[in-house]
Amino acid sequence: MLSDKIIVPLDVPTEAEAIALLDRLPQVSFWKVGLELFVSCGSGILTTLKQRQKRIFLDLKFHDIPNTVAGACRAAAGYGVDLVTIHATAGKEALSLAQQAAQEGAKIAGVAPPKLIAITVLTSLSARQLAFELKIPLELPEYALEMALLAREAGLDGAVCSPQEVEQLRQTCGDDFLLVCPGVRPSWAAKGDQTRSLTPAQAIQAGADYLVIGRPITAAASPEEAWERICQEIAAE
Ligand SMILES: O=c1ccn([C@@H]2O[C@H](COP(=O)(O)O)[C@@H](O)[C@H]2O)c(=O)[nH]1
Repeated sequence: MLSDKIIVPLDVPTEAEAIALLDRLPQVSFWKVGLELFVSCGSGILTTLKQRQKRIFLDLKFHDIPNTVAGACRAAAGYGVDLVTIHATAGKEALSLAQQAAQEGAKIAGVAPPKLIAITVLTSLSARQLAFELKIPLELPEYALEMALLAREAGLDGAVCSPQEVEQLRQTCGDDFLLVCPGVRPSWAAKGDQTRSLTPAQAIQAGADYLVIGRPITAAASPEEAWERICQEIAAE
């Protein structure tokens, strides 16, 4: 089902608000737990999601020295989640050790290992910021591709990229490399802090495996209607 390709982030500050969203949108099969909720409430929400047989994207975007990210990925894998993120800019050694540690953590916990995916370039960053604030001398699409290739060389399962880069990453990294796209915006939704967006239908056509769509659904007057509208728009293409 195309709707299973949509991951909805639980970007709320309390467990009660997260559970209210789960109750309101039982049709959503894949949820994302990110920094705000995990730092506020801890891992209890992961248990709740598993009890409801939901798939889980644990998006904590690890970025540290190799030994530390490996330890974090070992622990994250133990929760039995489906996807875990690390920044590609942690470097090849960190990525490779993190991947090994995720496999070990899952084995120790007796759960299936998560797919470890690397953040290439945050979807909020513009080409201008990359060049003038971060002083990256490559064009943004080229840099995103280099980060994805680094992740692939290190043995990771995939990458997080904006929908505007996904076609090129798909062509170069192949069909087996998982590509997850946040920064997706229906034509009728506000972009907010996302600078490199496409619509859900465009992102899927360009080769995304999964779309992360948050505020257009969760901040809508009717999240149910927003979800339905997005599903219809994807199906119509
Ligand atoms: O490059 C990235 C990586 C992660 N995210 C996360 O996705 C969602 C997007 O939410 P919206 O409300 O649809 O903007 C959010 O949880 C981010 O932490 C991202 O946007 N870009």
